[in-house]
Amino acid sequence: MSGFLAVDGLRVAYERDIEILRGVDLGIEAGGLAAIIGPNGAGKSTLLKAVAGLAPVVGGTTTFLGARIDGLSPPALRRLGIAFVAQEDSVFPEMSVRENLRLGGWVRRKERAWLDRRIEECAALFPAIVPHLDRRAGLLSGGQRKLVEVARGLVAEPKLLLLDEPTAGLSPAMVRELYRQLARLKQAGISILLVEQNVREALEVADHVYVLAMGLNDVDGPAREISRRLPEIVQGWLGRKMSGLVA
Ligand SMILES: Nc1ncnc2c1ncn2[C@@H]1O[C@H](COP(=O)(O)OP(=O)(O)OP(=O)(O)O)[C@@H](O)[C@H]1O
Repeated sequence: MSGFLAVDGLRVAYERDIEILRGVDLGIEAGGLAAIIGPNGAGKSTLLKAVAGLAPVVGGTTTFLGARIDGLSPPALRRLGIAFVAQEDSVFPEMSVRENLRLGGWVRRKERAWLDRRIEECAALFPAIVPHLDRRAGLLSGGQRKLVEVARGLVAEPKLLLLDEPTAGLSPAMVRELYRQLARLKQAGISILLVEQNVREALEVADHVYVLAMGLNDVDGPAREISRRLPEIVQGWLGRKMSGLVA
């Protein structure tokens, strides 16, 4: 497995004796972009949350840059350079967009001049939010708020960005804007692990794709290969659904 991020045999249970992830493996190289796809309820969000320190891990190991990180708190993970953008709307509506972005740089809050500059830089990645920097975030559309959340995740200069269904609810134009930026971030050396329902878009931007089903690895491989095999893979999900194995 990779020396950058390696997940081995990960098991998660929200309730005793009910394992949602039942031994999942995943690796991502420095500067890589990996996508996790799979049917509803497969455990995709749970996998991302577990890496972000937000799900109850009951087994397996996760290493980041060679050190064990399973069991670390979300703030400790942020300090190591792991940013997580949740699927749920997490913008503070009463605060301005700028203040929301400032929260993303909390770990470096004492470097005021740097942080002011960094906020402008991250906002500039998403031109749709620049005119709104000093408006209340609650006044923005759902799509604009999602871009604010991604920008906020980038403020502290993470090494690894975890994105949970970032395109859910976005207009086609915003999906394109987001994916254009993800491709640029990848070129700039940021590693990205994302969960996507928007399978076609994910396959275009990812270099490696993990397919999860029922809390286990189904298949994984280079995006081009998964793209070619997609009809057969989806057929497999449908087959399991028909036989009552998938929710
Ligand atoms: N906090 C929680 N407590 C208990 N069960 C949970 C919790 N979060 C998720 N689950 C359950 O874990 C399973 C996997 O959920 P998860 O959200 O990880 O799947 P997913 O593959 O991301 O699905 P979707 O594509 O529908 O978002 C589901 O059966 C879900 O009901």
